Amino acid sequence: MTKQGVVVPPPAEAAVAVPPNSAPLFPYPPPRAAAPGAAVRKKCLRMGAAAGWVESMRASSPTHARAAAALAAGADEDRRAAWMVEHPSALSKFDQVVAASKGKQIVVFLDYDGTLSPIVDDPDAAYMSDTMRRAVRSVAKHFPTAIVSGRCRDKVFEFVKLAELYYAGSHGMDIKGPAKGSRHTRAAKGVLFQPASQFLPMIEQVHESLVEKTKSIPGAKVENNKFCVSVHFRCVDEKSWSALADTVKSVLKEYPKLKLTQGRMVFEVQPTIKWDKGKALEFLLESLGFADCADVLPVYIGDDRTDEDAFQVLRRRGQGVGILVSKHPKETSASYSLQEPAEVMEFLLRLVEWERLSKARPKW
Ligand SMILES: O=P(O)(O)OC[C@H]1O[C@H](O[C@H]2O[C@H](CO)[C@@H](O)[C@H](O)[C@H]2O)[C@H](O)[C@@H](O)[C@@H]1O
Repeated sequence: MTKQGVVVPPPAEAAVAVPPNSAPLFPYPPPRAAAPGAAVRKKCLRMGAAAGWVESMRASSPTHARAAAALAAGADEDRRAAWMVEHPSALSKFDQVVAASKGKQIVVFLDYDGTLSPIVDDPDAAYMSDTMRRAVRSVAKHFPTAIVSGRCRDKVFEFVKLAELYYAGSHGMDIKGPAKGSRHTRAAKGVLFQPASQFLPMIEQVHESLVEKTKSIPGAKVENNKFCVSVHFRCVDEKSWSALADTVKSVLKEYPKLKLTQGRMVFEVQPTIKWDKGKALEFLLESLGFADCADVLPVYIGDDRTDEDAFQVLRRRGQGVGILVSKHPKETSASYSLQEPAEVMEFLLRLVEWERLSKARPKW
């Protein structure tokens, strides 16, 4: 097997649009693979599955009163302990994680917001620290590394500023290889894949319409992510959430080829193509020369619902390590957890150190 990547054609179904209106508005929770022994997680999510869309907006708010009440009652502690048994810390189980990589090439996939940078009120100010940047740079020296983000690719590059990485922006719908070339691959230059390019004019239109229609709702912020649009409600008063959701839904009625999902206090408007972060992960593995290979270990770290598509791909392939970044129990297909970006950085640095030492170790 070669690690010298050759850009491969996308999987056949990549650009196939699903029938208009086939995706319900506010599909919450999003469809996911049932993870084994998920009784605790099912319990955690039962409320979300049964609730309406405003309830699902509340559920994405960490300060929601119900969470505080549950914590006060100690219920949260028990739930967290049970959840940690199923999703142990990737730091405390570091040896187990790297043992899985024996004889395999590790490929690292990193979400941006909430994974490399802390969540902040202003999406334009979600900077990553210089120490995190140094950690990611070190990782990329040792392993092929990709950023997989809901943001538009240019914007996430402006934050990360590392030319040696792969970038998959717009939830994986805009993939580009390292600008400079990489020691891990020759598939280095130019845009590799944009499966939703025909949606660009529609996204422009819906962006304009959402900006116009939501401007009377204080705190609402609409972000153009090139192949998708984010409508943020983090700074919107809870009393206006219902009005905001109604507004977004009514705009989307005019666009049956777009679907609406929900992230961390944000609505995500995306084309209804069969493409997501999981497909992007598979595409990147193929591009790097690891299609249908047993000797690769993808490590995917992310915090958001959209990252679940990638975790599910890893579960389906029976290959790789999915790590959810979360302080709280959440329904997830990831195997391990880390609490916050600071722990992500610690994990990345340990990975680099482990690789450095294992190269230095005599092979006998
Ligand atoms: O896939 P990601 O890299 O995690 O991107 C998902 C969305 O992240 C950003 O929004 C989130 O982070 C903001 C800054 O911390 C926060 O204010 C917001 O509430 C979060 O939802 C980004 O602004 C979106 O465009 C991305 O889709």
